[in-house]
Amino acid sequence: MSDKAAVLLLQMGGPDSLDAVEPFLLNLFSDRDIIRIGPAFLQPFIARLIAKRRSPSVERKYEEIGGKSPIRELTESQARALEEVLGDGYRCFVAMRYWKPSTMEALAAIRREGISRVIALSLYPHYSRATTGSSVNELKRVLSQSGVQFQMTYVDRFFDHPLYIDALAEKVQEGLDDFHPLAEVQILFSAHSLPQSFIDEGDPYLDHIRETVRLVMERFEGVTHHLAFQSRAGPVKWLEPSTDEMLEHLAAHQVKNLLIVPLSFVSDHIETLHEIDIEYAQEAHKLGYSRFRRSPSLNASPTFISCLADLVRKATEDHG
Ligand SMILES: C=CC1=C(C)c2cc3[nH]c(cc4nc(cc5[nH]c(cc1n2)c(C)c5CCC(=O)O)C(CCC(=O)O)=C4C)c(C)c3C=C
Ligand SMILES: [Fe+2]
Ligand SMILES: [Fe+2]
Repeated sequence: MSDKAAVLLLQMGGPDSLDAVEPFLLNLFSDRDIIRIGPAFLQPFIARLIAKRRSPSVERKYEEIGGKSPIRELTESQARALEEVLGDGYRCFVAMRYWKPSTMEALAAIRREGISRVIALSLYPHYSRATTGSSVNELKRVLSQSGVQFQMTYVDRFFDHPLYIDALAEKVQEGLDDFHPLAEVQILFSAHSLPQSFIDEGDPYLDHIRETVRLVMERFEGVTHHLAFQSRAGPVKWLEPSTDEMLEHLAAHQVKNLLIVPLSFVSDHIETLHEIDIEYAQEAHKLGYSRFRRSPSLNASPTFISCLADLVRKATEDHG
């Protein structure tokens, strides 16, 4: 047995080729933690239909950002950077909820190294049943099926961690530096949307998002900011306002310089590289903005990696 601890980074995952888009969507739409379509026994069939119908348009988007999601490489580079900062006592692994490497593959790799202590660290800063909740449920299912006893610790949120706020603020500053020093710039935080019903049932996601925005904006007093929600994916009531409505609203109020700050993800993926950088940028141009920029994603930002290291160390002290 190894005396090292494993850090298991939980993330959504994304298709690693155009052929993977449909099976990736099938995995996502089959998950009742993220979406409930009809009674449970019918969901696998409906999920298959939706995945088939949605995949051509989603494939075109992935084609335009290089033929796949970069989320695996980016998450693995976060894992390597974290391992470096944590030093000898830890090994880092990645488990993707809807694509590869799967939770089962990740646990098998941990087992091969003879490690028995695992810190499961969700890479979603804001807790939601749809994201972290789903990844943790999957992990618990796989653990109970595997029959192997790991000593588990869970870190399921870090929306208000001072180093996370520092890391985001650095990226916001980088984004602001891309405007003329005298330009009047407003900030639009864009979080991933969630059906309103999750919030009504007590999901803390929206409160967490608002707290992150408040803490970041303490560092940018005097700058006007807004919050909106992107990437709706179905015909129910989603959080409002949507990012595209907000773009129109601000343009109508003569805002000319806008910095959009993606929240909810800690790395680039289809929603930064396509939805913001291509779709919203085109829309902003049409709406008459003079300058529309996105702040860079955290990816392997050293400040962000030090936030993850702090979370891991604290989890180890608490349970070690
Ligand atoms: C089906 C409903 C969906 C809910 C609810 C939802 C919530 C949610 N998702 C993220 C983060 C990501 N979502 C990504 C892709 C994606 N999400 C949905 C659906 C829901 N998400 C779909 C169908 C897809 C696939 C793309 C598409 O068809 O539009 C990704 C990107 C993966 C990648 O490309 O690398 C991320 C990340 C959060 C944070 C969230 C709720 C809080
Ligand atoms: Fe999503
Ligand atoms: Fe999405």
